[in-house]
Amino acid sequence: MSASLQTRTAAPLLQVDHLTMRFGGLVAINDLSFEARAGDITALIGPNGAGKTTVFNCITGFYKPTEGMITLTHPDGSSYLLERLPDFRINWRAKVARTFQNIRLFQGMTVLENLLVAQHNPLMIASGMTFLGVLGTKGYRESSRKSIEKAEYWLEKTGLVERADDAAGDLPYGAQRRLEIARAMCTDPVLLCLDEPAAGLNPRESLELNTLLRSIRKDHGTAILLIEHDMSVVMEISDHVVVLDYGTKIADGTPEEVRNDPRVIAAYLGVEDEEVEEVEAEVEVVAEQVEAEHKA
Ligand SMILES: Nc1ncnc2c1ncn2[C@@H]1O[C@H](COP(=O)(O)OP(=O)(O)OP(=O)(O)O)[C@@H](O)[C@H]1O
Repeated sequence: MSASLQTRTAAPLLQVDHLTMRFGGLVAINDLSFEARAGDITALIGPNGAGKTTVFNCITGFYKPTEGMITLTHPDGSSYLLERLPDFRINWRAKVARTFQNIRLFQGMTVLENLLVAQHNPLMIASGMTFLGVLGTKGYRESSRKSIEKAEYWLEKTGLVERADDAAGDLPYGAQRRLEIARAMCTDPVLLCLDEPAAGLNPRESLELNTLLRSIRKDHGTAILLIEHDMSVVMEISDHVVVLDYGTKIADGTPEEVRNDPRVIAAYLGVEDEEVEEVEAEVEVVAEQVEAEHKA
């Protein structure tokens, strides 16, 4: 049994309650509720335009939801209502970090600088927000040393030590994706939101990504919320999958449960409601055939 399944009875880290997001007449998210648990990898999947990125934008403060509550409860019991916080506090206080569908690194800065900039907040606090503090205090020097150690740690974890002094924009695509994750992890998040981290990766890079995400879950206990179209990644590493279609939740369960759900299959195949029963019957027939083959 995975560590995450053992903690399934614990309180959820992230609780999304009746979330609705409208853009004028368009309902991008419709009364969505789901949970993400500490130490779990939760995948948010669905066809194009289903509302996945909009959910991320509501959780991370880029959008203020039209209705609903998003509660983040840290392991120490402190609780944050994310829909009421400005985005910088969601990152800095509530400890939620994210990456984007389109890579958003500081392309002209080196790889190391990208990781140090991410730790700007603790450094400024250590300086007492003064120039003298930056120049001389012991606290600032200590904090600065810790920032460099943390950057070194994530450079190693993501296989980027050799490229530390290169401009981020010069890295191959897969390495830039890893750097984005390293940069997010340098902010010590309790919840890491990844928007299509496997997009554009080759199969070897995709496997490396799986290893990295598993290690983040295991070694740091960071909960991961993942939008992903690559089903091999979703099925391989997720503990829990939430499926959206046209802004509405159509399935919520283990990867095995959602994989065989006729509504999910129908949504991905793009069939009409009345055809769902047909798909359901086909899924049952295939399942019976597989079972018969296993028995034979
Ligand atoms: N700022 C916005 N203004 C108006 N409509 C928006 C805005 N953001 C998203 N939408 C609409 O909301 C719907 C959901 O979009 P969203 O990007 O969340 O889907 P998605 O599931 O992430 O899609 P994809 O897999 O293609 O990235 C779409 O119809 C989109 O056009």
